[in-house]
Amino acid sequence: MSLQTEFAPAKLNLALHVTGRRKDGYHLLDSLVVFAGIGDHLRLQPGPLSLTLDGPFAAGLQPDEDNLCLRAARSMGAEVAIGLTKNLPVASGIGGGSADAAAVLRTLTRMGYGLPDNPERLGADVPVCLLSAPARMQGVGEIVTPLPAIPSVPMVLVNPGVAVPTPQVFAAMERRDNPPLPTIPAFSGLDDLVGWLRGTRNDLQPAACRICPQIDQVLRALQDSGAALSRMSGSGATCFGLYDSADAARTAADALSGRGWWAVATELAQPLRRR
Ligand SMILES: C[C@](O)(CO)[C@H](O)COP(=O)(O)OP(=O)(O)OC[C@H]1O[C@@H](n2ccc(N)nc2=O)[C@H](O)[C@@H]1O
Ligand SMILES: Nc1ncnc2c1ncn2[C@@H]1O[C@H](COP(=O)(O)OP(=O)(O)OP(=O)(O)O)[C@@H](O)[C@H]1O
Repeated sequence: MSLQTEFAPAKLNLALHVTGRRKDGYHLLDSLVVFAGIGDHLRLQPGPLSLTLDGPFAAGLQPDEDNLCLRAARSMGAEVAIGLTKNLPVASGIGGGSADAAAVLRTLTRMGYGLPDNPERLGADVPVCLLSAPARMQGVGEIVTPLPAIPSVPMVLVNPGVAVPTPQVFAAMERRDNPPLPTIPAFSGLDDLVGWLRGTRNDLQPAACRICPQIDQVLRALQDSGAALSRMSGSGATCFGLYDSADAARTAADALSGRGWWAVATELAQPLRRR
């Protein structure tokens, strides 16, 4: 089979409630997850298992055996040469590693390797990233319920350039028994989406802000740039802002890049497509 390409879109937790903790220490989550128009790019072709990296954030990763792309391929017993263009900042709350692993698994299924068993073992976000479409994520990440399409809302992603380790953020939480998400309706546009989101939270945000005070600065800057809503994704440090026009999002991203942060204008809930 010839070269296969796959897009690994950034994952965004528009809302993330932490509702409990299992005996093994993993936390119970209730999250509205969507995907962005920006992401990593994967190339796979038959050959001895290998990984080559390029792209703006390649330097933050080693092509070693722990890389989630290689772990995903090994979990399927696949012999493939993988090329990864790393466009997403590493350890930044937008699921980069999980998105890459899921993209490898999707491609291997297309190449005839069958369906993966227990993909959550590779990472809590891998099941939802396999879908890469709007979903409610529950359990520790293994329960994924697809949702109706969400209108494509202009969005800016901002990362202050500080890697925030996910376990440290969970450990720094003050409350682990928060209420679940309210019922998720079908959204018709920015206004009703933002209205619903205002009744929700990212329960990891206060802990992440204590560990990485730059997150507060990013959230304030997004709000000042005209975002209808700004919030942190996952365990941080990447934050998103939602805007009423693509022009407003582009202007905000330009201004925020000027502060030395990674800032990109994109859009929310694009259907998964290869590019
Ligand atoms: C916070 C989220 O980004 C929300 O989407 C994800 O749940 C994290 O997903 P991930 O990065 O794929 O996480 P994993 O690599 O599976 O786990 C990293 C660490 O986060 C903590 N962790 C993760 C998921 C979960 N439900 N409870 C946890 O307590 C554990 O300490 C775990 O060792
Ligand atoms: N292909 C990969 N891309 C990114 N990180 C990877 C990859 N493979 C292994 N890792 C490791 O996984 C860890 C988490 O990286 P990742 O970018 O997935 O975090 P994250 O964006 O915080 O994820 P999440 O939103 O799922 O918590 C990093 O410490 C990184 O070294």
